[in-house]
Amino acid sequence: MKPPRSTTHRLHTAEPLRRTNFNRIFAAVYAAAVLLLLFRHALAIKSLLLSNLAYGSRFAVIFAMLISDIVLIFMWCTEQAYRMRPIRRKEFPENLKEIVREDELPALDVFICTADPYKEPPLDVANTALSVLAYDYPAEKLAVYVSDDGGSQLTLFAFLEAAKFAARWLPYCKKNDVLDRNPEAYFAKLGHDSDRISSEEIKKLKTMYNSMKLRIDIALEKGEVDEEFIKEEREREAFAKWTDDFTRRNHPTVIQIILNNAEDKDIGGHSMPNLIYLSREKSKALPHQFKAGAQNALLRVSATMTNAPIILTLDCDMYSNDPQTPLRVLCYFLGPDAQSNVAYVHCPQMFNGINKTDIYACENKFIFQINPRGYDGLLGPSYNGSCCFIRRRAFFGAPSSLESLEIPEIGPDHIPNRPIHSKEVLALAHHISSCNYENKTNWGSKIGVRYGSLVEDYFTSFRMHTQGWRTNFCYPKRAPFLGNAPISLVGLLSQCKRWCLGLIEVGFSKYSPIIYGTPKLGIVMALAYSYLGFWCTWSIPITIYAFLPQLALLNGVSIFPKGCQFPSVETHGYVLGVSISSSGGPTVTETWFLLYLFLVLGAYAQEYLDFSLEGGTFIRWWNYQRMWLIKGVTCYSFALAEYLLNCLNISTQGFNVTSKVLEDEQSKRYNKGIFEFGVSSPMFVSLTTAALVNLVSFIVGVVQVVTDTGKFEDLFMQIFLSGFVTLNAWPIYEAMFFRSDSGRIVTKTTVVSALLTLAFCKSASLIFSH
Ligand SMILES: O=c1ccn([C@@H]2O[C@H](COP(=O)(O)OP(=O)(O)O[C@H]3O[C@H](CO)[C@@H](O)[C@H](O)[C@H]3O)[C@@H](O)[C@H]2O)c(=O)[nH]1
Ligand SMILES: [Mn+2]
Repeated sequence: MKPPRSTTHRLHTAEPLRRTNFNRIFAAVYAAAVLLLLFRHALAIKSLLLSNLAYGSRFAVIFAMLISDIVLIFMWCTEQAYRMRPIRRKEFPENLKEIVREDELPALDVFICTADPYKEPPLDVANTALSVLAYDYPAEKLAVYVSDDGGSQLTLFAFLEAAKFAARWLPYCKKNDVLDRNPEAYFAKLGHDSDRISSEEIKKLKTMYNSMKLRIDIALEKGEVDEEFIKEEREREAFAKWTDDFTRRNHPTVIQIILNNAEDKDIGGHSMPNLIYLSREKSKALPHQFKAGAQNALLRVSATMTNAPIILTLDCDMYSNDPQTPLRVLCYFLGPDAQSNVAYVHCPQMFNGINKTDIYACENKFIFQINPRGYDGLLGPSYNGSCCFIRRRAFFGAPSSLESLEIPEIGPDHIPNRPIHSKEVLALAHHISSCNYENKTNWGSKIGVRYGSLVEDYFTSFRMHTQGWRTNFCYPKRAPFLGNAPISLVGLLSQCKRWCLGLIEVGFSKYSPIIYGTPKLGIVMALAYSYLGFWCTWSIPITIYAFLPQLALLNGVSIFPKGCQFPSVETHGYVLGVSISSSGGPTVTETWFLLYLFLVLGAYAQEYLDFSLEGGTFIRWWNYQRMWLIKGVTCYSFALAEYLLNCLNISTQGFNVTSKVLEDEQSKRYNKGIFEFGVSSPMFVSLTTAALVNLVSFIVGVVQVVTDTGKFEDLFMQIFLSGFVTLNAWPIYEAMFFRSDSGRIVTKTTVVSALLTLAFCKSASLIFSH
């Protein structure tokens, strides 16, 4: 007898990670240690109050250390949310065909955003589109929409070229079951495989690809599209929109149907998916809400044309690495186990082009790979803006209540029944992408991608979760998408600063994850959202720990419990630096030392465990923790400061698009694992100052204990700390003093930070002498 269909044809499963129980027990033990730490702080405050020094430097030190430990404890609590119920899901796309016929598959709209042809090379954007146009998915159900916030004819030109190439590329990929459907990635992998390169078909394709690349490059260099490249009348009409007064900040809407499924065929006579270019209207006088605004325009325009129930959002710096991904993801949207309240299925953002040791930790393993598993066992991962398959309906209100819309044709239930290039459709599409269309509507507040934060993705998913939506994480063996991470230090830090600023905007808004989130999501999920929301507060403990103990050390002031005794001192029974007192147990100060040891090693070790179980190497983890320290004194701090200035209306930051281009020399250095500074940035000043203060205090500390061995025990932890930072900061000293290439730290930065270091040391000696 045949077993019931639903059990044999499971489309997905979920199982808890094996380390869950360990995580929970460890969290309990660690929590006890945290309480002890607070007790120690209480004791310190008590003894201070009993003494008469309440307002001296000791007060400042005790207070600062208390604040930093409170923030550390808070961040530790939020992080535990990811460790309480991590799960691993599995999909069985091979079972899908047992459940739905191909003609029953839902339509899929893909949104690709780009914003600047000089930071986001049009060829790469076009390759992103090619990689998804070539999905193993029925062409009549697939539409790719490109939003160009750069309003650039160069980008449009690249797409027109890509569409021509697609007519060959798509059938080639499908016939040969190609996995890498981004042509650039495909040809790069082909490399020097002489057998395959000599195949006539590949030769032809490659020549065609190269000549397309050349034309796009020529246009990019000239800054405009040459007449000779414009072959068809409708292309000429499109480019005619770039009149003299057309600028990226001020221009009318441009919509170009580049491929029309109903008409365009590939060289094998099969129809091709739709490909539509949109550059929404811009006016200098009106806010355009950056990527969030672009996505909302895409939501409306696509609704009038294809209105697919599932939308894939992709940044132009990511591309499909697996043509089967849509089918895999549908395992969550279709079949007997599908839940109608799943808003989206998120795939991890993964990157290529990262150097072997990932010196800048730009892989962001915790954010994109590890933490989402933790979220997934709760209500589901937060949205990272790209590589995400979203149910269109989720943009239009809670699962059970649909928000009303100003025009029914843009709602999720509307069935488009006119040809996409019909006059009516195009007229409506132009109307709804005008820059004041959203005035007095619910777009950005209750509908669509939400406005009000520089991290529209995080904010939008938070709002969706609080409305009752759930989300899933889909992380198969083969990366579904690959992309570029910023691989220049300043680029990475600026990106991180933008994220932090956006996150803290939500953290302290009326939608704060803790206050607004807890009643709606439960405390654990609210904590998970808070980790990111308050991400930049890491800066408080990191900055304090990067300066205060070191400045105290310079003055021979001890601020931590006693540590090891100096080895030359004659005592017996030292185990791991802990002296055994005559009664046999550790003494009180040494117990506190053990507590610190446990707290620090415990946190580091658990983090390393999570990292390595997700496939990370030791050296990558080392670099990750280094970047955490670096970010602490740079982007986290600057974001927090900027947020405070914003609150006082002093400064406002926009969405600075990260550059995806790198000079040759820079690339070479990056691939060798050499840090890239080169430009001057205020963030580099704080970074180099921290590095110098630690170096100086480490040297002075060592000199102090060598000359007076009795001090070793008192100052051990501070010497260890500054030594640890000095070790981490090695590439910074190199870039300041030993390098002559153009990626070194500019002299101005070195001089300023040396002066600042001097000033800090001088003021510290004044303060600590009181
Ligand atoms: O005014 C703008 C600015 C940006 N973008 C696009 O937004 C995407 C992300 O920009 P990028 O400079 O690459 O920023 P990242 O920091 O790398 O982006 C991360 O962070 C963003 C904000 O949280 C998310 O939207 C992204 O999906 C996520 O990858 C790119 O495709 C841009 O073209 C626009 O369309 N319009
Ligand atoms: Mn990006």
